[in-house]
Amino acid sequence: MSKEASNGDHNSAAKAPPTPSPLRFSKFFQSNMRILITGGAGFIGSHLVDRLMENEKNEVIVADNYFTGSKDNLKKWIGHPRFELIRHDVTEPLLVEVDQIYHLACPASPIFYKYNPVKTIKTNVIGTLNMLGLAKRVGARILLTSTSEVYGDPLIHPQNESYWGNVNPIGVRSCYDEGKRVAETLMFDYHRQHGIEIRIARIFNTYGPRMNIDDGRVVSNFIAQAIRNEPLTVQAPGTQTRSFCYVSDMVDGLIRLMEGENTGPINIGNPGEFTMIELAETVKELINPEVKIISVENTPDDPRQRKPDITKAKELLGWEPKIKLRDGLPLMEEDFRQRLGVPRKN
Ligand SMILES: NC(=O)c1ccc[n+]([C@@H]2O[C@H](COP(=O)([O-])OP(=O)(O)OC[C@H]3O[C@@H](n4cnc5c(N)ncnc54)[C@H](O)[C@@H]3O)[C@@H](O)[C@H]2O)c1
Ligand SMILES: O=c1ccn([C@@H]2O[C@H](COP(=O)(O)OP(=O)(O)O[C@H]3OC[C@@H](O)[C@H](O)[C@H]3O)[C@@H](O)[C@H]2O)c(=O)[nH]1
Repeated sequence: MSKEASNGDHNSAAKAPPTPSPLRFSKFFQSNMRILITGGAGFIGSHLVDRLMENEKNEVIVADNYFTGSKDNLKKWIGHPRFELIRHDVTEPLLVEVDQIYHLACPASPIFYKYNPVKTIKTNVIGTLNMLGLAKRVGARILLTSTSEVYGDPLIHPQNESYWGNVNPIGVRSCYDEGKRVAETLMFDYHRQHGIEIRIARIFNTYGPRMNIDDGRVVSNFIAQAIRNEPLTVQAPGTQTRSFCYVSDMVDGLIRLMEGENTGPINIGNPGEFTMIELAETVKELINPEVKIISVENTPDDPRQRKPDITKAKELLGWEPKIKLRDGLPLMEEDFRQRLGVPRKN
């Protein structure tokens, strides 16, 4: 039987997980951990690759369709004997022999996930089914990167994992938030029905170097705008809040969750909460005191507040974020300046 504990009132696995590869128990081979990262060419995925490749026992395989990701994010690993990059869409089955699966593949920025909503749902539902099927066949442990968006426009604050959320099932964001909710359901059904070892992270807004410059999310928008001396576009009313986690903290949390004994879901995010006006003012102060801040129209169903309760992450994973927003923003500025070719004026 799996020793893993579920989180809260979920039923633990009734069945033992499928048998892992004999290689894991071989006395004669270096029993490397083979790790698949779907969406590994994206923002969080490529930082996760960097961290996992630091361990010489890990072999890393990335499967990505490059919709929002890029080979450029992985260029330092291409050609490395422990690294493999596959152009693959997770809506199609994938046959690889692996011990762990970090399943990240899914566009994360609202402008990209709304661009082709049917494809976003297919990625979340069929993509997750395919990865669970793979986990079942090879006996791999699988981690899903779910999202704070499963809480929708939350009616409790801060959000803890036992909150079921307030999601519009027919809105323009539903392809993503309902898609992730179904993905979580599939994870738990495979766990209960087939004994698959699962892990679910509910990620809150994450930022850092390598975000697409035209990604459309708020931190990357404000930093690019400040560097280009364009007005910072605060979407009305500007009093809506978010909590921003630096990417190295996020990767640390994801690895702890994968290596630990709890299925989750577990919130991983930074509880520091800011209104979008406060974020714009902080970016202005740190990056370009001359820049203007303007109010622009918002999009439908924008959640009004968001802040993680990370009690479970602290207790069960021994994890909490280390990097404050004021320290993380300049690290991201450096990367954006280099890519935009705009050095800082002294
Ligand atoms: N960054 C955040 O604030 C945040 C918050 C909550 C959850 N998440 C989740 O974390 C994961 C990574 O997010 P990110 O910020 O790195 O986004 P990202 O857009 O940079 O990365 C997503 C990656 O998935 C790939 N992809 C998309 N659809 C695919 C498909 N059908 N098949 C194969 N690959 C596909 C993209 O090309 C990209 O490389 C996503 O699952 C996202 O939902 C992110
Ligand atoms: O230029 C901008 C962009 C965005 N915003 C505002 O900033 C806030 C955050 O918007 P973002 O697009 O960065 O991200 P959201 O919080 O809406 O969604 C994100 O949250 C959780 C993840 O799963 C996803 O990565 C993403 O969907 C929203 O209130 C939005 O209205 C601006 O004020 N100006």
